[in-house]
Amino acid sequence: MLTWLGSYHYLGSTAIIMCLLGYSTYVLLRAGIFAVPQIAYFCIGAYLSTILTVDHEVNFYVAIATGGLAAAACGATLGWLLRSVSGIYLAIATIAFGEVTRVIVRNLDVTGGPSGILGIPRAAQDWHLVLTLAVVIIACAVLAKSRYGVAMDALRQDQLVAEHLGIAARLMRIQLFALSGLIAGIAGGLFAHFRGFIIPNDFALPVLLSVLALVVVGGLYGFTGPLVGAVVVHTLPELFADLEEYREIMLGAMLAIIILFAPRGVSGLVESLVAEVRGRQRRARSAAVASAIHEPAAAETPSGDPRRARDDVRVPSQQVEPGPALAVRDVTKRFGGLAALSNVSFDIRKGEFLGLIGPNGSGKSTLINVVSGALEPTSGTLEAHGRRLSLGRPEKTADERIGRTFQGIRLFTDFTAIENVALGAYCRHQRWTGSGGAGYFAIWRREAAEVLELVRVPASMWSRDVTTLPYGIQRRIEIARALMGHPHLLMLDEPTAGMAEDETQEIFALVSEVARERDISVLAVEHDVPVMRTYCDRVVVLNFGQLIADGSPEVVLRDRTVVEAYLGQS
Ligand SMILES: Nc1ncnc2c1ncn2[C@@H]1O[C@H](COP(=O)(O)OP(=O)(O)OP(=O)(O)O)[C@@H](O)[C@H]1O
Repeated sequence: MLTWLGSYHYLGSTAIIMCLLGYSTYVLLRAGIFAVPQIAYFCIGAYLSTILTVDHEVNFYVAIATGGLAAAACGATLGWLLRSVSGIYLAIATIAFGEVTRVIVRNLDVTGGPSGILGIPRAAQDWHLVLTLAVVIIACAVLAKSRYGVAMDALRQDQLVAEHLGIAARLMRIQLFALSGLIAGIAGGLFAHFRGFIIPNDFALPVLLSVLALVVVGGLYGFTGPLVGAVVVHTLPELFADLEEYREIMLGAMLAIIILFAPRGVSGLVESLVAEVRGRQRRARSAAVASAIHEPAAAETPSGDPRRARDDVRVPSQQVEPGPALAVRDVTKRFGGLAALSNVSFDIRKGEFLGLIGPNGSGKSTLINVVSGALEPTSGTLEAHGRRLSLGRPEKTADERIGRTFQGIRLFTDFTAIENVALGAYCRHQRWTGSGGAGYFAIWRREAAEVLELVRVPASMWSRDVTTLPYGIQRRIEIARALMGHPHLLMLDEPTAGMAEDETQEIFALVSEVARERDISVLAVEHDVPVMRTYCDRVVVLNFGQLIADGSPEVVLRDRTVVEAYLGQS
């Protein structure tokens, strides 16, 4: 009986340690960072805390915290060093880091070489493990609902768009590497002081594979994933303990089935079933929000204060100063030997609707990308209302209230229509977490609904998966998302590409009306000449990266050079 209890106790404790390592992996994967340095952090936490308690008689809690913080510092450094590495290269680099760490501890005297360290005081009690896991799970749950968690989801889906909404991807990456290090480092310390000995092989590749299996089985992106994964991976095989020799086969089969039939893991599968059941309720709620936006705002804001959501805005960037909405000065952008833009200079006045035209490949999208920070110009400067714009930093451009849409539709496919729009307010929102636990989307739902109404997206579509919505509606949602950032300048890169003529007219009429009402300057790339004539105050023309005309639509569209370059002789 005692042996039986002892083996289950050991199994449970191991499952908790593995679960902690699962959460260390989850915080990176949720943000789309495919890095696996957890075993190295685990190793650093285990050895450092052990050396502190065994060799220096440091207090157990201090040693565990020091191990965790050292692993976090190591994580932040690694995140910074690997800031421009992604995908498979990032995975390989971090696996290599884990192996190098193991080889180092195997060859040092202070770590006991290949035989490791024995006789570690078994100071880690069951309640230490359970409490640590509970704290990590609660922290991950809070994070998932918060502005930060929403930013992680956005980064995973489309880093470029996320950055254009004000999400500082590079900084977040370093923070998440550090958080991952902290969790795994503490897990390492607890492991060493629970088991009583450690050897270098405790930190070898098979352990990492077990952690990854746990995360894949549980679900990659839900905060319950590692917990569910630990329960499934560590307890299910025990139910078939009599079939000991088939255990590994069963585990492999379970992994294969989950990857094939539930790529988002068990928790993802449960979530989608629940979402399916709730589908009707959500649609009904959308309709309720649609009617509620005509009622006094106090009824919906979390605090009851109608201005509360809008009070969360960042102030400095909001103050509109004199000067043009955008001043482009001698901007050149080279791709190797090709000059996509050559010394382009022009202004956009406050409240002006500026059309940007030119033949295919003339540099229109490059110009918008340079202004938004997606591309860094080779030379030249940009100013908005007299302030220099940071070059090649889209998150800073978003802070300056310059919104944009993209040539191809780029909506976040894991978010509903209203959530996509609510994310547009990211650059205006300062809070670390949601208001009163309500979460980011709850704060911005009302305003997102208003903007969706403004761009005439039917309420029945607000809570739908964006990929199932008609093309024209997706375009409107992109415009709504840009409007949520309260832009001073809105840049639209072919916003009506592929749309019928009447819908094109409708979109431009709408943008023009909203821009006038909200005093927004607009820079729009469009190929439809009658539309440009109707809605633009001014038109600039690019040809082979050079500005060849700038003036009123009537004058520019009759200009001989423009006619020859863009409209054709006839
Ligand atoms: N990332 C890149 N790397 C190399 N060349 C590029 C890159 N982006 C654009 N170019 C080149 O720069 C030139 C301008 O491209 P750009 O997309 O800005 O033109 P455009 O006027 O927007 O064209 P279209 O109307 O077809 O969208 C083209 O010759 C294009 O091939």
